[in-house]
Amino acid sequence: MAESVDVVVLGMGPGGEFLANELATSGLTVVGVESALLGGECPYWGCIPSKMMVRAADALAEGRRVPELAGASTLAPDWSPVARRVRKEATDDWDDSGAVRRFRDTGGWFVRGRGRFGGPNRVVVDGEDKREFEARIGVVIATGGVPDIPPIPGLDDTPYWTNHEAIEATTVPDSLCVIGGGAIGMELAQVFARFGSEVTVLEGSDRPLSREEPESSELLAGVLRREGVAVRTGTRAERVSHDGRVFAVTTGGERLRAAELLVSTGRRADLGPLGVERVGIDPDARAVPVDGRMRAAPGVWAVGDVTGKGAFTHVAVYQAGIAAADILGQSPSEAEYHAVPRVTFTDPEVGAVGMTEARAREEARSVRTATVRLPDTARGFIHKAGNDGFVKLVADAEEGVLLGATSAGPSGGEVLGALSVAVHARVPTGRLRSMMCAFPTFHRAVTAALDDL
Ligand SMILES: Cc1cc2nc3c(=O)[nH]c(=O)nc-3n(C[C@H](O)[C@H](O)[C@H](O)COP(=O)(O)OP(=O)(O)OC[C@H]3O[C@@H](n4cnc5c(N)ncnc54)[C@H](O)[C@@H]3O)c2cc1C
Ligand SMILES: NC(=O)c1ccc[n+]([C@@H]2O[C@H](COP(=O)([O-])OP(=O)(O)OC[C@H]3O[C@@H](n4cnc5c(N)ncnc54)[C@H](O)[C@@H]3O)[C@@H](O)[C@H]2O)c1
Repeated sequence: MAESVDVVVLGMGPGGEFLANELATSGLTVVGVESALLGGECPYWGCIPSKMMVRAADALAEGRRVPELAGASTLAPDWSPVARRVRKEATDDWDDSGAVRRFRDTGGWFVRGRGRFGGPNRVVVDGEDKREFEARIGVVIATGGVPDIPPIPGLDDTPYWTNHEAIEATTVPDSLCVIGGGAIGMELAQVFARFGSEVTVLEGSDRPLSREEPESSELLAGVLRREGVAVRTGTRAERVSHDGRVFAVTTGGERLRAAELLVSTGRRADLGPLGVERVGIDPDARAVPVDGRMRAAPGVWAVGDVTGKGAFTHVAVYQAGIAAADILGQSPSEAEYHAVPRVTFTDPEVGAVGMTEARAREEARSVRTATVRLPDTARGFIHKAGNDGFVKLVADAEEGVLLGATSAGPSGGEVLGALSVAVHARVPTGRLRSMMCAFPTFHRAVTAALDDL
């Protein structure tokens, strides 16, 4: 017998959790269904623990910069405080009871198990007990994604790492091979290398961070190589094996050996097990198509990574806010994606917002760009060690607005804030040029780039 509720949320990652909390707080009867941990990837195996690792690795890098700036330094890198912090402060040893309690305190019903559509407005949960819900208002798909593992011969028979095992690592491997030089691969490659691992990155395309500006790829590949990471581009693993102790990765006739192998080749939605065909959604689609209010089908909304609009926590939470307002009948503004910000938290951080130059040119806009290198600015000169970076602006010359921007460098993600405002609000570049930027800050490079435009 189906239990009657207002809304069922499938998947309680950042998108589902935010949405379910909003609805429950507003007085709706909401069921949050989660097969793993309430909170999803971000707090347990993603953003938060990985950025704690980055923070620790950056502290080591700053220590190594002391001789160039402030005398001598002796470092003894130790992973145990990092592993401890990931357990104690980030994940509570992968225990979500606090998050479950907070959700229940809002009046939400939490059900642990794997949910699927039993039909329109109907959800079946396979958990400890099988439960069935009839949703009076509708169902929200917020199931995120799964690692998109390439079909490399031999790989499935090995104990390779995804982000889960990398985040759970209690020791630093002597050597690490990373397949995929995207955000996960580049952040974690630098982290483990700074803690002493011998790291090789195999990136299939001709540059790492291939969705960002080529200048960002070049900068990051250069910095990582300088730090001793072997960044190989246009390189794919042809075969992988594991002899019980080490991995062997065959690429271009060569056999690389590594103590651990991290596969970070992207993530994809996994719609098949959700029974979405029962509500008219293609189970083989790469993402759930949504309109501006996150509606995917009558009585069905989708938010977060599963929508394919940018696999970032801030996108998931932004969409969840819109879907919640729509479900509550508040007529929200439609979602906009012209100014999606993203930051790869390497050192230098690579922040970007809106379109890349290539994307803008594809749209046949009258594109003008300007780039300023941080070492050529006053703040970069002062900063000296670790000052790699640049600001790049992509403008529509006819409309006189910025279409996109990149801010790479120390605190590149923070400098991005001003550029995000400019792209989001379509601030005229003439007006931006009349803005004062404090001297000597990194964000003053924006003024110099605007002058160049
Ligand atoms: C290593 C790493 C670092 C990252 N760093 C950042 C960062 O710095 N900044 C940033 O913005 N983003 C970052 N991300 C991306 C971010 O984690 C995701 O964009 C975000 O978690 C997406 O939220 P979501 O709610 O869409 O999905 P998820 O967080 O994936 O949550 C979906 C939940 O649904 C559950 N689920 C799936 N199917 C079912 C089912 N059938 N029934 C019940 N439950 C189900 C899953 O168990 C999961 O808990 C990072 C990701 C990784 C892997
Ligand atoms: N700082 C952040 O915001 C952050 C950090 C980590 C992850 N994330 C999110 O998580 C998602 C997943 O991260 P990711 O790094 O796994 O994916 P990604 O899509 O960012 O990068 C995957 C990389 O793997 C490469 N690749 C694919 N198949 C390959 C193969 N067979 N051999 C070699 N290279 C191959 C791709 O060319 C690409 O460069 C990202 O889309 C990102 O949005 C965000």
